[in-house]
Amino acid sequence: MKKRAVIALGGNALGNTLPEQMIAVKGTSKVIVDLVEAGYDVVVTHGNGPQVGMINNAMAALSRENPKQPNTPLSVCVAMSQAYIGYDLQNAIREELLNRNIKDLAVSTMVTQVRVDEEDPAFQHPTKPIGHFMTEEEAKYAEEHYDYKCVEDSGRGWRRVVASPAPVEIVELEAIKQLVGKQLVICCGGGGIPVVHNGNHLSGASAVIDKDWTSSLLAAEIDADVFIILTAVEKVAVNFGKPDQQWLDDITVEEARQYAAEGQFAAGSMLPKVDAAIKFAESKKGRTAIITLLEKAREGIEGKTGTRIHL
Ligand SMILES: Nc1ncnc2c1ncn2[C@@H]1O[C@H](COP(=O)(O)OP(=O)(O)O)[C@@H](O)[C@H]1O
Ligand SMILES: NC(=O)OP(=O)(O)O
Repeated sequence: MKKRAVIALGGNALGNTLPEQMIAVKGTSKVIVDLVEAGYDVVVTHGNGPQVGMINNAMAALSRENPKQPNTPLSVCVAMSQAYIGYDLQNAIREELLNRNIKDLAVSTMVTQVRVDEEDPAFQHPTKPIGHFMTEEEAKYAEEHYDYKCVEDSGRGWRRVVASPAPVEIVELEAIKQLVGKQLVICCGGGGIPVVHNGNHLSGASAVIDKDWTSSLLAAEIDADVFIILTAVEKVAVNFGKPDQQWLDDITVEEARQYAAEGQFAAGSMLPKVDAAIKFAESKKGRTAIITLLEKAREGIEGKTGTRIHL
């Protein structure tokens, strides 16, 4: 049986704007097809922070201009972001497969709902940055006029934050399982469309789920061998950005937990990745999580670089 890899794509795999995304996915698709050539059944997940913010702003502006057009719920904006990002990725991966003469692998995007707990305290404490970066002045204006909550994001500027509850269940899991191994599946985009039970109906929740958390859950549920989080750094570091910074190559779940408890990983960026990696790695012996640079995915899976986390 072929090995199975779940690849979670970070912001640098997609860019921040429509033109940037169109260019970025070309490079990203090369990385993905490299893993197909390395012999893996590949499942792709991705973030949506910049995209869901852009869509939500556009829809809000539309309803401000036309009061007959009610505002679009954030859950619907997540659904729109899955389709838009899936479209660009499908197109670029298909092209890359054909360029390498791989003609028997179909690519599809699964619109994915993810159930969250409506009592999750995260609904009362928005933490997930979405949309574009703002100056402090712009952020204050948005808070006053659009009822946004904004925070300063790791020295990079101000961003709107929304609730980010934990994923409980991937609603389309069975459908995804039926496709894995037969197709290259893109799913759980933007952490999934957040939904809560309403009888047999699933109602959208106003939130954006962390894609690394949902990807970890997916990787465990589909019995992946490897979970790769692709981001903008080649390895995870302790004392990150300090003179005594030290890159981590191979660490156990226990060591990763210890570093996290010491506060080595920034909340909102590296901490959710390490937590998601731990959760996957500890779910079964033999499962490895890797955090590395987008461009180094193949070397990462071959054990040549990246930070590897295992039991
Ligand atoms: N301890 C750490 N080791 C490595 N990178 C870290 C660490 N703490 C924070 N970071 C930052 O986290 C970033 C990755 O988080 P983020 O930009 O949110 O990811 P993505 O958009 O790729 O999902 C890295 O590019 C790096 O700047
Ligand atoms: N949904 C999500 O985690 O998106 P980002 O990775 O872009 O923050």
